[in-house]
Amino acid sequence: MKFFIEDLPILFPYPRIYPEQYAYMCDLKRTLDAGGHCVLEMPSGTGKTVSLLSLIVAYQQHYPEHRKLIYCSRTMSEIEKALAELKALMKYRADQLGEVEEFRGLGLTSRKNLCLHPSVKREKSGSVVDSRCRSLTAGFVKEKKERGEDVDLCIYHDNLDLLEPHNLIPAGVWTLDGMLRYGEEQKQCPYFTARRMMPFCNVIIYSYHYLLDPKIAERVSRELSKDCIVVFDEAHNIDNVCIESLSIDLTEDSLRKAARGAANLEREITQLKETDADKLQNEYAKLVEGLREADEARDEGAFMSNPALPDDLLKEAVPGNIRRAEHFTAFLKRFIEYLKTRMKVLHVISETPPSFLQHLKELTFIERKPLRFCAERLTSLVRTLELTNIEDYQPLQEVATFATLAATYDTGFLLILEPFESETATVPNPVLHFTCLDAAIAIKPVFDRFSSVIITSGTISPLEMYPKMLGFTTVVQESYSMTLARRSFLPMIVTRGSDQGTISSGFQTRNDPSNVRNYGALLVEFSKLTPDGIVVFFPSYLYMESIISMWQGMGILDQVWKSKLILVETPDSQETSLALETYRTACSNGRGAILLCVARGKVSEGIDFDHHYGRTVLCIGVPFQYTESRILKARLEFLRETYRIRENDFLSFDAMRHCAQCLGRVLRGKDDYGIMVMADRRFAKKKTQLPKWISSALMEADANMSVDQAVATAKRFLKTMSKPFPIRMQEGISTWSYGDLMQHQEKLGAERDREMRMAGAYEEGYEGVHGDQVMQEAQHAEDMIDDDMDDAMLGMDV
Ligand SMILES: Nc1ncnc2c1ncn2[C@@H]1O[C@H](COP(=O)(O)OP(=O)(O)OP(=O)(O)O)[C@@H](O)[C@H]1O
Ligand code: SF4
Repeated sequence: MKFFIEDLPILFPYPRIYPEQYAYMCDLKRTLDAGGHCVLEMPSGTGKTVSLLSLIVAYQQHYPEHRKLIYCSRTMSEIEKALAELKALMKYRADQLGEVEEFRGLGLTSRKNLCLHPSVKREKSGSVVDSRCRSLTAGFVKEKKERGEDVDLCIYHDNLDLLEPHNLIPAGVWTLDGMLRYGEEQKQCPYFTARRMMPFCNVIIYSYHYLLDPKIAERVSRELSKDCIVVFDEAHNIDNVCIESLSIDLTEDSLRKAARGAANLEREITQLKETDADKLQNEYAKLVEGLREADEARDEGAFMSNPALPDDLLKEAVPGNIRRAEHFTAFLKRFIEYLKTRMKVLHVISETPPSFLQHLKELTFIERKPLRFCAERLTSLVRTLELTNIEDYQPLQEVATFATLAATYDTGFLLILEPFESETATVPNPVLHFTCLDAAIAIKPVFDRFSSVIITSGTISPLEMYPKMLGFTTVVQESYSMTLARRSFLPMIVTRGSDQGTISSGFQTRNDPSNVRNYGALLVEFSKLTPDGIVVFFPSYLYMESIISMWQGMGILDQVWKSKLILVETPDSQETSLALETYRTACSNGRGAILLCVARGKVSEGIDFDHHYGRTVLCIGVPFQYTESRILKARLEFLRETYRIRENDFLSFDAMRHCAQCLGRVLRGKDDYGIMVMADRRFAKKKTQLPKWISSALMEADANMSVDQAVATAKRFLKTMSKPFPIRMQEGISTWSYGDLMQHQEKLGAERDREMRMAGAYEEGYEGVHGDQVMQEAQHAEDMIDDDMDDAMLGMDV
């Protein structure tokens, strides 16, 4: 379909468009025109990705600026899906335009996913793949080879150097799979092909971390220009990604490994002194010039990077006491020893970075300034020593990053030392959490640098929470409802059992037998009435385990078993994928199945249960976070004091966004249907926090039901759904043909004209009366005042 939004010609790769897609695209254009940021919530399964891509690609191709699109998503499968949609879109554009546009779209993911080297790709851990890759590709290894030494190189990497640097792969859109195939054919590395081609791409699709984790962003995304359009898709968890990227946990074991790493470094330094002391001397000279200079020699595969050093600091000379390699390792060792002694404390400590630094200085005389340079200084040293077994130095890198962060930020971070794993544990197992409390820190460079950042998801309500938490302003903030020709999903809140006893996963009542039995009855009834698949979400693994064992004792699982197979999500991802596979098979062959899983788990975030794979989703309890966690408590306090977000508001916002994610799993398109049950009395008060597309479909009568009422309503709903519903019934309502769209635009245009005419008439009228009528009115007002005065005077005793 081809249409215009204002002056912009759009090519949309489907013959019909959904009304919400059109509204979404209009708002996107408005944001890009204004050069600002936006938060957009689009119902799940209504083609958000294709709307985004169609509008932005049209924008790129139409306007002379050709702004690059950086599209960030969460998982590899989502990246692959977006690349496939982009490929289909570009094919459609070529068919319509009669020519293939000069266009490049690439995806980037970790080496682990893109490596082709026969032995490296077999490694299971990502950091081992990174490290082994570096040992085969680093500049110094190549130099050794040139000198005739016997070292291994990666042929897939070497072959890239034989190609034109700006044309490593033909133009077009390449899915990750396509890149792997092309790489295998041409014997070239897909990972480095994508990395090196980034400056020449119109669209880059990669994971959030490449922009949000300063350790990676600095390396991968440094050269992206200011006018890039940045999209964070599935952004409902973006604050957590920001926080995780700057938080570090240190344990006794990791400190031991870090100390071993420092000792190894010392040994390497001594060896290098004997064989090639000039290298160390050169490094020293460069560090006097500042880190930026030392940094120039960085190759694209370098493993460590400075977490978040301000630019001006990079130009400064590295402090004298860590400039010499052996001084630096001694410095690191002293710091690690200090951390080890702190770990010996047997009570919980919670302190700010300045207080930590103060204590550190008193005991060890270590100053703040050299600490700030630690991470970068370590990178420089590792490069000088030409180390290849990088994964061995990972714990040391963590300590260095921790040192840099603690010495850089006074606020927004907290150190929490927990000596015991749980309240009841007696054997110490200390963890030092260096926790970031302020999500805005990691994302600030993105907002500062790029003119348009689009935050979007299917569940991002309440919209105003994100600008507040992440510290940015928006030009558009919008939540769209789902246009439907018939009510194809049924949200319900169940607050009571059939015995009228309230149900809740609240801490005090969650294990009451009557509560558990009522939840069990709900599951039994829905397993009987739902065709094919049911997905059940619990607030936590702990609660899921306890309720399952109680159900087992009550004979509830035996009843469920009669209608459906029961499968369970576990923290082990391989077990879970096996359970998922079996679940899908059972749904497809008609046996039907129930998948018991947890909100915030893998299933709730990334797995779609479209059509028969998910006809009912049950949320057993409100998925609140574990509020006794010290880290969470600290973050809540920070949010209250810094952003004026109250604890309860944040907790319930967080619980409801996860609940909405779970509910959205079963509705994956306009031709899909499903039942969404929120089973907890507390949902009745929280319904306003659901995304607009769910809350507007929740009828008042369905917002406070007992189990048997819910069962009756669900049966009625399923009966309606079983009636045939020809696609043409949706036309003009939930899908628009070109004609419908034109009608809509005309109507909008007419409305706008009328508004403008009215505004014009008002202005004209205002101009017209200005001369005499306004003067008359002013005169009249003055007269009134005079009259009042006269009246007042009259009333006075003169
Ligand atoms: N106008 C349309 N007509 C027909 N199919 C469409 C249309 N728009 C999108 N689709 C298809 O609907 C499916 C759902 O789209 P998509 O997965 O992009 O939705 P989404 O809103 O991004 O979902 P999510 O909740 O995963 O973000 C896709 O297969 C897409 O190709
Ligand atoms: S260069 Fe590419 S193919 Fe070679 S080891 Fe590294 S990631 Fe693997």
